[in-house]
Amino acid sequence: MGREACVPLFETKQGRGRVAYLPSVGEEGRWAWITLSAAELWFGLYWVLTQSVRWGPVYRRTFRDRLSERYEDELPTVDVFVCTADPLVEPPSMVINTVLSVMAYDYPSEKLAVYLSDDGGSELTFYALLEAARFSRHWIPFSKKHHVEPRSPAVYFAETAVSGDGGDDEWSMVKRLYDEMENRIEEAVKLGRVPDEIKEQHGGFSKWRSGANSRDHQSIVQILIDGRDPKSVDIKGSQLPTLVYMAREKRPNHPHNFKAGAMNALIRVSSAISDGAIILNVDCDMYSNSSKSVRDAMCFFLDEGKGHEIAYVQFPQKFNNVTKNDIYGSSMTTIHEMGLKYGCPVEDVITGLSIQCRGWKSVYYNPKRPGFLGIAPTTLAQVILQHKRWSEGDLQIFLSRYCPFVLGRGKIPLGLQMGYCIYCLWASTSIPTLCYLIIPPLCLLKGTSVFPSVSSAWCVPFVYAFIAKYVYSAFESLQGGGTIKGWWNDMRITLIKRTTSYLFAMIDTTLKLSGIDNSSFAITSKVTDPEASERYESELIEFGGSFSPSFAILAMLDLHHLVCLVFGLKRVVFGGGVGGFEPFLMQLIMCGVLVGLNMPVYEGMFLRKDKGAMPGSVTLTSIVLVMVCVLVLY
Ligand SMILES: O=c1ccn([C@@H]2O[C@H](COP(=O)(O)OP(=O)(O)O[C@H]3O[C@H](CO)[C@@H](O)[C@H](O)[C@H]3O)[C@@H](O)[C@H]2O)c(=O)[nH]1
Ligand SMILES: [Mn+2]
Repeated sequence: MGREACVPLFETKQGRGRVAYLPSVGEEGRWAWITLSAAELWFGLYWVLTQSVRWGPVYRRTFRDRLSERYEDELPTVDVFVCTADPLVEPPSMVINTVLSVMAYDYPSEKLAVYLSDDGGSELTFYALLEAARFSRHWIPFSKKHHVEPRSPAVYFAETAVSGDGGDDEWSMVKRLYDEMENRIEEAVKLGRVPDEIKEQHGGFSKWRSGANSRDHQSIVQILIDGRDPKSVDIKGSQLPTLVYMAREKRPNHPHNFKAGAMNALIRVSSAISDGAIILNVDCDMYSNSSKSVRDAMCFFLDEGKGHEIAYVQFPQKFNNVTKNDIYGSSMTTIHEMGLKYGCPVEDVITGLSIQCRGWKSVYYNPKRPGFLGIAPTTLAQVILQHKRWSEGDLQIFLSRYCPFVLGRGKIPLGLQMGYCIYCLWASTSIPTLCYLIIPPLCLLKGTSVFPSVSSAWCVPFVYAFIAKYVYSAFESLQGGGTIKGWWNDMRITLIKRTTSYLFAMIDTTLKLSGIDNSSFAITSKVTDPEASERYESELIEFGGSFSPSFAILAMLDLHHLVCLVFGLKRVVFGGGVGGFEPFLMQLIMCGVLVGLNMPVYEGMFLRKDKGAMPGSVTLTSIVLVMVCVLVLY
């Protein structure tokens, strides 16, 4: 017998179950194994956190008739704060629709005061508010008499015009007034300034000194309607609510703390004018969709049993421009609270938490008819930017002394602490997600198996976790009124957010901690050009524009999946190789699902010709970089 006889006649190779087998030092796949296991551990822990908001859902109902029976004459005074910051991305005509919708609340006018904070310090916004003050004399009596819903004139007229309500004389008259007003405002916006002949009619414009701009101006406070004055009445002779314009002082070298700063300035100003017992805050795009929302909130505050401990009532953030299958996943049921803590781009979250930690209770109220409707971002770049701000702010909270687990310890229930941390840890999901999106496809390309073979019992936990998670999330999405396609879109946008917004949030937070970067607040645009709007309506993802690092990451990742799937399949089908097909099946399926999920991105890169397609520079860069990686590794 020759020496060959010593070569074994069979080989034993252990399947790579995550728990079962760690490749030894120097063996191929050891780092992949360690990284993926760490990522899985992290996903597992995060999953536990997310269970906190599923433990004991509550449903609340209000009894407004009882409120009126017991308290109609002693209803508390309410100050409504509306914030706006930039007339270019937050059109004044939109802002005044929000203002008009809250001025027309089904609530005693003498107990209602509306304040508009204009961080843009823009005479255009001031002018629009002047127009709104005049129009409110018609709009408020009209909407109360006809029980109009919603009380945003733009939305109401758009909705009733289709249903053929147009015959009514009064309706046509008020609509004409509205249209004329909207035209005048839009003319001025187009012009970029208020025409002189209009300025001459109101002394208020004299407060705008030459040289003042949105970052550098003195404070301006003007009472447009003084509810304390018996002469402030509508065309039917009924009292009007107070209406105030405010632009707080801003100086370039003085931090103004964004919306939180505006809200605190509003508190100081309002306390000197109407000093309402209750404050209602809405963003300038969040019109009131139900005229009863204030009364609903009062049912909680005035409740004899529990009212004394309730600090705030929160309505869910809903949008009136979400398409059927919600391509950007806007309808997430985030619970944002209102507030006024400084030094954080998510002042709402940090203030809500602080209030609760001082022993107050809050109420989340989600009525059938949404209380408020806003405008969700309509381009991918906007979505990414907004989520970067949120996840970055939330991570800052987690890393500060406001960390829910620290501040909340012993003060708020563990479930609530965990609930806050779901958001606080959004940003940190980016790293494990990236590992999971890069490593298994890459290993497939290289012929390294990272999941157990499908013939091994170790694959059961993986398959179970995968199926259980996604079937459940599909079920949740359907239950929340969504579609299966919406769920599929949501999975895509989740991955996009995690690999772009959250990643940049992580990076920027790290820079901030080392003192390199400064906090900022990128305002979400509420305007889209008509062509892009059309694409949004037809649920095409809007990539368009110039080169963006986020899009480059997205394109590279998705191209990576495609390349790995193609070459991986080739290897498995033609390569034969040790172990055959089965050890790679899970990696193949994963790659396949990712490629399926990424379809709209490939379309944007290679097929679409419209302006919303992926910028050529992004496509090119990603092709080059991915090819280089493949050549090096394959
Ligand atoms: O310097 C600023 C910046 C923003 N705003 C206003 O803040 C509001 C929210 O800004 P937006 O760009 O629309 O951000 P969103 O991400 O849509 O807002 C959500 O997230 C914010 C925290 O990041 C919360 O303040 C908001 O209530 C919540 O709706 C708007 O009315 C702005 O006009 C200011 O008043 N001053
Ligand atoms: Mn907004």
